[in-house]
Amino acid sequence: MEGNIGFLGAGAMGEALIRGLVQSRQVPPERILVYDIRRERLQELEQTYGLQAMTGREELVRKADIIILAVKPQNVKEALGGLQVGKEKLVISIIAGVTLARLASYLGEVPVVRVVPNTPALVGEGMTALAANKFVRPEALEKAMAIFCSVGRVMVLPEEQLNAVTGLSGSGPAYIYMLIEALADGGVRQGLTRPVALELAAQTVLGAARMVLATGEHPGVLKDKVTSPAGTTIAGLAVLEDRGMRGAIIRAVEAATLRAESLSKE
Ligand SMILES: NC(=O)C1=CN([C@@H]2O[C@H](COP(=O)(O)OP(=O)(O)OC[C@H]3O[C@@H](n4cnc5c(N)ncnc54)[C@H](OP(=O)(O)O)[C@@H]3O)[C@@H](O)[C@H]2O)C=CC1
Ligand SMILES: O=C(O)[C@@H]1CCC=N1
Repeated sequence: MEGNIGFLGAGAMGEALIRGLVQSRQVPPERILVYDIRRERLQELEQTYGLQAMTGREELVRKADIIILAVKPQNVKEALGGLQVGKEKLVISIIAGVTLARLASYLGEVPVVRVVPNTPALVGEGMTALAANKFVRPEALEKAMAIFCSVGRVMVLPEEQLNAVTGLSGSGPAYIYMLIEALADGGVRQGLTRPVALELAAQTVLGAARMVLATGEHPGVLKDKVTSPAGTTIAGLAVLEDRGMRGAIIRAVEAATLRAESLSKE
């Protein structure tokens, strides 16, 4: 990948992308530039990855060809207010809920791609959806896609769908960690040691996800193949139906999507 990639803000998600990019070997660390308001954070990232720490957002914007906005939605105004970004640059925003229109109100008529990544990018298993504004040329969209392809899967979607994506795959890893933790607790409750229970739980989630993606079969069909008549699985599934697992997850995605919508207005 050509050019310098700059991160404005580098917390949990910024670092997941940085680590994923460095590990993918698509971008040498010296071409990753970072500015974060927290000095100690910058030093930590510089030491860990050998990237270049910037003295301020102006230096970052001057030296980077692609600028990834990775501050919290609540910090958008202070991070972008009065910032001059040339039309030859490509801006990529990972800020949840913040629309292309709102970004344009700070940045003007520059190419911006709005992206919803997730933290498994850190291990090359990210899921990213993106939407571009009208100033993004096809080659620039390709570049944005290449960045996120190097850390996982990518899809281009209409911007109106990105809040729902945030509620599903953006926040989704947290739901799944909770599921893994609960599965492991269940195993511990039945007498397994914690490390054994955690490994069983995590590999089971990974295996099930791989089955869905690799076979293309409906998850209901795959579920039926696990479920023997009068067997163990149906005994477990009946409890999950009783306790409303599906409804709880549907409502979780709904609540997170609504929260993404409201973040744009903060
Ligand atoms: N975490 C995730 O899984 C995902 C996050 N996102 C989005 O990514 C963005 C970053 O999230 P996340 O990494 O979790 O958040 P973090 O709070 O971990 O990271 C943001 C970083 O930006 C710093 N910062 C704040 N203001 C400024 C500023 N004006 N200039 C430069 N740096 C600044 C923060 O410092 P300080 O802590 O002092 O404020 C912090 O170090 C958010 O907008 C979020 O919605 C999207 C998808 C998934
Ligand atoms: O919790 C959040 O707001 C961010 C956006 C998606 C995942 N983390």
